[in-house]
Amino acid sequence: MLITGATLADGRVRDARIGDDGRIAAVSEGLGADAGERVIEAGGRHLLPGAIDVHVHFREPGGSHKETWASGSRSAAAGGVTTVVDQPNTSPPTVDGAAFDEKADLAADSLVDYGINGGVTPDWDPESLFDRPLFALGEVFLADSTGDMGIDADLFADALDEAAARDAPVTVHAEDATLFDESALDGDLGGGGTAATADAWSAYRTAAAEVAAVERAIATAADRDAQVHVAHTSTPAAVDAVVEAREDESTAADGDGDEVDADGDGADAAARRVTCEVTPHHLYLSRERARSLGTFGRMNPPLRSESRREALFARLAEGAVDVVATDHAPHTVAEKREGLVDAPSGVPGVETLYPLLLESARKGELSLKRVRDVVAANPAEIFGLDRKGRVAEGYDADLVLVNTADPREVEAAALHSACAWTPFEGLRGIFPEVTLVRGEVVYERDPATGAASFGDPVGRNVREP
Ligand SMILES: NC(=O)N[C@@H](CC(=O)O)C(=O)O
Ligand SMILES: [Zn+2]
Ligand SMILES: [Zn+2]
Repeated sequence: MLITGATLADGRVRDARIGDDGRIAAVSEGLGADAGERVIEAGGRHLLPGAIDVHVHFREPGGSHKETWASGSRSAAAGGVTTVVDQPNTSPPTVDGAAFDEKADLAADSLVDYGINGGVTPDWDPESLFDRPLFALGEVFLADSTGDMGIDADLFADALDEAAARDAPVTVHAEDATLFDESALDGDLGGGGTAATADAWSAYRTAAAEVAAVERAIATAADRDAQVHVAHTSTPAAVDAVVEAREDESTAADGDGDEVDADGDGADAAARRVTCEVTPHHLYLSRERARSLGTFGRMNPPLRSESRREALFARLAEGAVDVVATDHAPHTVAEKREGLVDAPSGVPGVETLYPLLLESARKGELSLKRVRDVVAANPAEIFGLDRKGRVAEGYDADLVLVNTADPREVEAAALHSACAWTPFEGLRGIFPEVTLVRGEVVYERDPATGAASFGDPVGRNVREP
């Protein structure tokens, strides 16, 4: 296949050839079509690396009424996400080899490439788990969230030891439940759909609880020389804690302190031992903005104040945030309508990740290169996906074509998650027209009619050779 006249994230206009092996064979000017080759004329459109969403909950096994590998991966493909990493709080939880195998069988339905993370509970089995093609350990829950997999400090330290011994990264859900403010849940919260309920959850799971847990996770990992990736950091102070730890480490490692290049799109290995991820909901929603969401705005960690949201966004724009990943956590509308205490935590987001960020780029709030780095190049580098995350010769042809001048309203009815709602309704996003996974078209949308079609489930485990 030949893609002609596409604009890359850095503004260069190039042709791209995809080989029969599903890799990018060339990115160059003036490539002519071979006889019989499919040609996509991409003039006026951007060619970007498919996003690598290192934090999704596709709910199988055990929760297929919320999402399946088929529905979740369609949602991913339609949003330009070409690799997803599934988290272990399924039923059964992915804490041993047998549970891994059960999930791996289901993941064969995936349209996009995937990784499967392993979780930690008191009865986890590291031997059989690490015997499988595991993506990473995590998310390791330092407090209960959906699935009630919160663990204590000793078990967390053991888990870091097991991971460090095998050079596996560890993704951490960092909140300290001893610092939650129980009094915020007292009194009349007025049922599930009101402003008071959304706000109460934010008041309950305090910012201080996150910052303390992030600091403890970083310190425990540093003691053991483990690689730690902090999931869904929701406060600017938590991002700052990660940045400081990284600066300490890389100064210790090479002493010259200039490990990040001017562009921010390359960093040495020492600088990637402690990393952080931010979600679209913490970047685009806040306590003030989400009042009408009620329990649909309940997630862990919760939404923060508008001023913290702005500060978090500023850190993304300036390069302090390593990764934007979605924590795509679908629950049904009926489940989310239960009262504040009973409604499950979590919001969907895999389909709106790239669109929301691309709209920010269109508006000049972020550079397109920053967007590319936080959704593709950085996650690939942090998690050691050598063939993914870049539009360059030799890389997997995981690609997205978008018209970056064509924003549209986010509408739940047009999205593909089985949960059938979005917290981003009414915001604007720039949605892909074509998504390729290793050269196969998995999603195509006619920009004129809006008609969408999906390809076959070609997804593979990215840890398998
Ligand atoms: N973020 C959430 O509020 N929920 C997630 C679990 C998690 O990531 O903590 C879920 O699986 O529902
Ligand atoms: Zn979490
Ligand atoms: Zn999660």
